[in-house]
Amino acid sequence: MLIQRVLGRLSQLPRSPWTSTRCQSRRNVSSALPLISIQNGTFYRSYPTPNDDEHNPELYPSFTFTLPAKPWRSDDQTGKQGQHWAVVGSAGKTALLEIFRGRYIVIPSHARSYPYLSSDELAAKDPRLSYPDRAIQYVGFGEEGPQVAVGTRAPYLSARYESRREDSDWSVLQYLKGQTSLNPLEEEEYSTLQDETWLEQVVIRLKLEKLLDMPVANLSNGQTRRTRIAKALLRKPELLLLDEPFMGLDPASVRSISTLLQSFAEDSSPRLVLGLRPQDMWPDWITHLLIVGNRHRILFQGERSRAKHVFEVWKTLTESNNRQDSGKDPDRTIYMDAKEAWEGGILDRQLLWDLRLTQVKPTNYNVFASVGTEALVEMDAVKVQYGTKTVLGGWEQTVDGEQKEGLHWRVRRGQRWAILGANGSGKTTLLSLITSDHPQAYALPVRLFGRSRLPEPGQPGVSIFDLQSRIGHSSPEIHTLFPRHLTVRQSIESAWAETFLGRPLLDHDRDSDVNAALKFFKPDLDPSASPGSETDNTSIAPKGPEKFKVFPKLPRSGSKSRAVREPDVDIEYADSLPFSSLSVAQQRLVLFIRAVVHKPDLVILDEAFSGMSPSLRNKCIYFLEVGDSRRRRRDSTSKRTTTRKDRWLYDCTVPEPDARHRGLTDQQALIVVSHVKEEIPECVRHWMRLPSDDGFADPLSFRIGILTHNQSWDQAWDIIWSAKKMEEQGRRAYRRKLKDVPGSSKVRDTEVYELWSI
Ligand SMILES: Nc1ncnc2c1ncn2[C@@H]1O[C@H](COP(=O)(O)OP(=O)(O)OP(=O)(O)O)[C@@H](O)[C@H]1O
Repeated sequence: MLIQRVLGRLSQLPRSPWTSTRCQSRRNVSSALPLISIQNGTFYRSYPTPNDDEHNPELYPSFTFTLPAKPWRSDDQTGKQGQHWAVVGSAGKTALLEIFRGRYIVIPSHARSYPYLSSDELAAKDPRLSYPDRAIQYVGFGEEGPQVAVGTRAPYLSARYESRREDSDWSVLQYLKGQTSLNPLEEEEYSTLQDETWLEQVVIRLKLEKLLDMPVANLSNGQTRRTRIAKALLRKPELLLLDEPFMGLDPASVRSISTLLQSFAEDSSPRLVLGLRPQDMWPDWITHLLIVGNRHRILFQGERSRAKHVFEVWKTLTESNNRQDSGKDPDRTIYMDAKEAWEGGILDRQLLWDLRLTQVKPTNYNVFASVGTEALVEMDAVKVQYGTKTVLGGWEQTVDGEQKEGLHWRVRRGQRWAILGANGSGKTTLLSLITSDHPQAYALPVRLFGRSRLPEPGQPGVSIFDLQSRIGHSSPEIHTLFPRHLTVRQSIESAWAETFLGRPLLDHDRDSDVNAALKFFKPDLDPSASPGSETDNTSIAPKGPEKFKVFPKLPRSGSKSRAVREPDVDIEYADSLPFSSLSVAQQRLVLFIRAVVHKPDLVILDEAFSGMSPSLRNKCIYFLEVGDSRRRRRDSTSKRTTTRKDRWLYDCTVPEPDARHRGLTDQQALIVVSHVKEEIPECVRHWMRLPSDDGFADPLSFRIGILTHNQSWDQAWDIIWSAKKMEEQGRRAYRRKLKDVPGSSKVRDTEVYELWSI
């Protein structure tokens, strides 16, 4: 009833709510007092004592910062610029956002204050807002899996897809209203949400109308994000700190969410401060930046336009003929400050790389799509429905020259696929049919490794354990459910077990494979190998004078099996380090290694690199394509070579004959799902774009295609994500480009379905 009432009211609102709601929600803030004032404050996790330097280091020493309560919108009349701040950094930005909302000890204690929160104006509005805890809300997306945020009932992946509903499967509306307890007396304080008009406005602006009745556990990643932002807005904070709001969102949703956030920020309803990673899209409307360096130090603070200039100076730090200190250089102070930060390890090569300030050599792509051999996955007219709602396969494809309903798809040995699509378009659902987490996988026309899930005359069905051993899988859902108490070694070894906690079947070769991977990623996982940081110590760029040890020679594959592992001090860290103690990026790294270490027939990487720094992601992609081998020669799938100049990589790899991992083989297939083009390895040539029309971003139709050998993902990305560009370019180039693919006359899949080339 409640839902119907809200929906009923929503439907009566004007068709274009944008203008109508915006005026109503704008607040008339007249106070000139700052909202946050930090004057020369130094922060600590716990109260500092003379001897605790190492365990309780100072955070952001002598930090001074003022966040005004107004103006947030630029004023044409006075020429005064509005302020929209973003905190940018790979590590340490969350700590800074926490400091903004009153966490951590500050010395001296009066250094941090919230003058506007104590103003009469605000007391008249709501006296409870004088508490920073109430007035400043934090929503972080980087540290959690998608379901953690709104609570999951699912002890198994499959539960997400079941239509059976438990009492505790709160609907989106219940979640938004805070009615998430079986005991109404225990409901959270916000459940007494009186402002139904604000609820309606928020629901409309975040386009959640159609999701109100859906259990939160069934939401896709992007839908979860919108719901969590809505929930935070409903609490009507004065300031909302949004940490990594764009992570895991498709490019179209990033644009839509950004526009939406801009409108909230400009109305100061609420004011927003974003936490962004250097590699994220920084919205155009962000006017001011705080750039965070290593060891919780601020590298830059001020207007974005000035940051551009400062970045130009930072670029010169890596140039071999360092700037001469002539004394006449107008940028001398910027340069000297940067140099000091560089020498102190606060600014480093990785941050420059992450900020895209170091030169990236253009690559000549020459990667051919594999025609492929035996089909590992076969789908013919697949359609997934919940009641009348079709979430996958609700389209027509040209198959054998005929228009046919549903999804028709083959993944063959040797092929590398990217599955693209807006949030909620069904990517995870599609993968769950392959991994058999989806209950409908049994009934649908899906064949895996040449067999169906259920027995057929003369042929047994493919068992779940068979699938486990033949598929390597990393996904946000696995991340959410993975047991935290396992050590790093046990986590990786579980690749050979039937369940996360099952006993892995190991032998000497498998042991050596794990060891080689642990060595390759030692700088990224071993706490003693790289400087620690609170969220992300994934740096792989050379750090100061540290040299990584030369790895001892490993037995070649095929050597006699022995179940006993030789002691190896280099990788002992993995025997005691628990999964739970790792940063999110490191946990994702461990799950990535787990997905590839046993060299399965099919590797599925569903947002596997999300949360990693660009350099760690690139290292994973190197491992995926090349392995732990120091490659010197070019081959058909990658032009990458490793030279002594790539010190960080050179030190982690071993000469090719000693390598235990040589990258994906022609016998393996790869499926990658990502919303970030850099996360798609260049060896991926086949792609599929799932359709979407959720009213939140531009509608896209179903397309399936292939990149030509000289095309990069950088070139193809925008075309694939734009319905218009694809229609303009795609079909025209189709025939000609397909000829570029060796053996294109024999591309069997074109006989099955039409492949688009762009
Ligand atoms: N049990 C269910 N009942 C109804 N709809 C469901 C159910 N489970 C999932 N859905 C819907 O199916 C659609 C596809 O979800 P899926 O998670 O596969 O999308 P996705 O493309 O992986 O999204 P994202 O990129 O945001 O992770 C979503 O709209 C989701 O809300």
